[in-house]
Amino acid sequence: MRGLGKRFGELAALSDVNLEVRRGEIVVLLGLSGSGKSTLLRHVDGLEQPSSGEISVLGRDLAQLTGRELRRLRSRIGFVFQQFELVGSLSVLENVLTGALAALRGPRLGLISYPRELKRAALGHLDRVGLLNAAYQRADTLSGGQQQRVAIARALMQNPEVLLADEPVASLDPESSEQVMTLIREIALDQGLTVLCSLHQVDLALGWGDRIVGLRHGEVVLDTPTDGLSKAQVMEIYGRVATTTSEFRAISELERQFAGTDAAGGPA
Ligand SMILES: Nc1ncnc2c1ncn2[C@@H]1O[C@H](COP(=O)(O)OP(=O)(O)OP(=O)(O)O)[C@@H](O)[C@H]1O
Repeated sequence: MRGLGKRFGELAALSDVNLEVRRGEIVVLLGLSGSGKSTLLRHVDGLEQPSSGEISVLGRDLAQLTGRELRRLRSRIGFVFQQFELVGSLSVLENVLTGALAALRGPRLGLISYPRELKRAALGHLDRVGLLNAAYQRADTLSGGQQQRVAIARALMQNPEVLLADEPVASLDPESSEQVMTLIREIALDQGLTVLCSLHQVDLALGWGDRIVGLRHGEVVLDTPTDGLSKAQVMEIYGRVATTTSEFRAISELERQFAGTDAAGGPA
């Protein structure tokens, strides 16, 4: 992205964003609600058009693509959402299969309408996310963490090269969050996926991403590898992405904790 800007009327949702993500990189977009994370991810998937600047994905300048070319490019990009976006009344397997719809012609009605090799692939992806046993269950009978794993399996049906995840664990409990984030990272490393994942929790971002890009009011205020970040730097990250009183309260609390354990500020 070069000089990427997006306005919604008077509001600048993104301002002069310059970002280059290398293939295979696992990047966290960190920022509070409203900082522009979703808007940025939607630009990468070609769902929004920039008000200014340029964006290229997988070597293609999005502004130059025809509708068909954009659809083809989007089929190489998987997207996982905060609310999973499954069809609750369908089976888990059928939800996963819908990930292949872009590659098929015409609508599909029921499991029987999908080619056998796709069903085999879908079952393979369900196995990968640890939910093979739930394949024929209705999606709305699963827990939140399980539903997000189904959504990941659905994204894998596209054989994506890029995986976008928009606050994938925001509605999950800490244990399920940990499982889902670990799974995304393992799959990304296995398959050499490039990942852009938005999060609002600094501690989760630090333990998970290779690199953190911090957004505040649509501007990049931080871009740093996570490797070897010190506690002092962690606190600085909080300071940069935080804007609300409750966030600053969280910072003071953490500072107190860190002061008790490591006043010199060793590795986090
Ligand atoms: N389609 C739209 N029309 C008008 N304003 C929008 C639109 N989409 C986003 N915005 C505004 O742009 C700003 C950035 O929103 P965005 O959803 O990208 O933030 P975010 O960091 O992803 O926050 P959240 O985690 O709450 O989704 C917000 O002020 C939001 O209200």
